[in-house]
Amino acid sequence: MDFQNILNIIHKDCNRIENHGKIANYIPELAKVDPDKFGMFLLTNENESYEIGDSQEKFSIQSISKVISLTIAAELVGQDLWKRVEVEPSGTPFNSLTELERDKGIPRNPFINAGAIIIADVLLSVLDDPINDFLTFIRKLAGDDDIYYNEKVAESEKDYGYRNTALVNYMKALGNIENDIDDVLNFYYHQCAIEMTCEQLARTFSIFANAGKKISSKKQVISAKSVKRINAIMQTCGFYDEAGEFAYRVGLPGKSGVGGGIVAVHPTAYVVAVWSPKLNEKGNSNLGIHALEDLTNLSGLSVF
Ligand SMILES: NC(=O)CC[C@H](N)C(=O)O
Repeated sequence: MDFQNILNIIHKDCNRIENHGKIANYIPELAKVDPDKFGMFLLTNENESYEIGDSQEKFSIQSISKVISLTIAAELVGQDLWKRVEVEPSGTPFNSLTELERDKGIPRNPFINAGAIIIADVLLSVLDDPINDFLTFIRKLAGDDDIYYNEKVAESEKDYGYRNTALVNYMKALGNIENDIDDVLNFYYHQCAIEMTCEQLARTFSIFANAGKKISSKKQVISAKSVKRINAIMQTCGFYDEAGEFAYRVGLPGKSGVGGGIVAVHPTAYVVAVWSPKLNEKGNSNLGIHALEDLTNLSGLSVF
């Protein structure tokens, strides 16, 4: 497969179309990013890589971090995790309050904000030094120590995180949060504020394309069974109330973040990360989805 040629075609196509998306500005620090950035990095299971545009520039991974926190929690806690959060798609936006009330404080899935806050609470209870341990785990997956928290982004989100504060308070009131709410939010805002390049993200997520083994070292990091489950949750919940549309247009499990990043995996062939900061009305990268749709159409490689 001539992936480089395909990426070059995608790059040209993405330069041509008019992008009506809007950069996330509810976290003021994110609104400072150049909206026209565009990068993509693809890594095959044969450890061959291809890239275009700003693929080596760091950006805020935001909700993409929720997949990594779930991975750690699932390994450490096992089945009991699912008493506190479900695995059903949400039909509402990622920061919805109404759905949480209907669901009696048990979030629909670990990728909406309420569910990720539950996972953050779990990690706070089971890790010795959550903020450091989380970063160490990501660096290990990426095979790269040049990955850091952006404290300004974490601080900016804390200053304006009214909705997340409402979610965590509501869940605390219903007995589904164990730790102090400020500590839970502080950890959650840090995990979201990690900055990575498209290459680092693709390498981090390579375990999900390769039955739990890192593509570069072939080391087994998590079980193939966990990968099957987490990929299923990415497929059904990775794009909030746009998960169906993403499955229809792209046809890969994946996860987006309001920093404009998307990671998607073909469970037996490749992992791809794309970054374009302007978001559609569902909070997912507008051009990112377009690029991934081109990729699966041109390569013929989706899960469907
Ligand atoms: N969809 C996202 O990337 C949202 C993450 C963001 N940190 C928030 O809590 O709102």
